[in-house]
Amino acid sequence: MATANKNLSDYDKNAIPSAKDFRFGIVVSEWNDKITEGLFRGAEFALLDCGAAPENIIRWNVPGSFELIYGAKKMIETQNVDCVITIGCVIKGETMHFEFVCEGVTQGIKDLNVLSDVPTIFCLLTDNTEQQSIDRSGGIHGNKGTEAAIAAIKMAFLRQQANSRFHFDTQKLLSEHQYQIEEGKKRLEK
Ligand SMILES: Nc1c(NC[C@H](O)[C@H](O)[C@H](O)CO)[nH]c(=O)[nH]c1=O
Ligand SMILES: CC(=O)[C@@H](O)COP(=O)(O)O
Repeated sequence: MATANKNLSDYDKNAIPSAKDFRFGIVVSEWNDKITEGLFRGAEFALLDCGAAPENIIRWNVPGSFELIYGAKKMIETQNVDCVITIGCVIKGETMHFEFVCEGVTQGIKDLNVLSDVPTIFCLLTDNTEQQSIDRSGGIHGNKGTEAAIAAIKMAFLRQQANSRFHFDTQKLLSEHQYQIEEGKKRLEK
């Protein structure tokens, strides 16, 4: 079992960019709220520990994990965030609903990452028992919310670097193109 080999709360601040310049959205499912509150606390603590400003952490609640998709989409559209963390806990019941919710949320969050420029972090517990959820939201295996917060900082930084390099390259290309135009004008004037 992979989680048994890596405590979800372990991180090295020296290997993580500062979060001080980033703005984070966190969308939290109210289903299994004892678990999702624990995940949120783990995420919030890690973001603050890595330098995020409290005012740069925007939290919205949604009814269940399936609504994380729409909540994250609207968070991206309206809150000028650098990264979104979606927090939910799906626990197997008697029917196939578990599989459909888990798959639906997985595909929806994946789609947001494909279609949007803002990364969305997948902090969804998909457990067979409540004890497995307890163990992963601040229990013996650590806190998946902490893991998600570290991923959010790293992805916000990656996005910033990628977009700034793109911006730099674009500006560089435009200035070179402008130089060629000017040189061509000079040749025409001779
Ligand atoms: N059973 C769980 C759910 N089910 C609710 C759905 O997520 C959704 O809110 C509903 O189908 C209405 O669209 N949600 C969880 O987050 N966790 C569960 O264990
Ligand atoms: C994931 C769910 O929706 C599930 O917990 C609901 O329970 P059941 O399958 O017994 O209806």
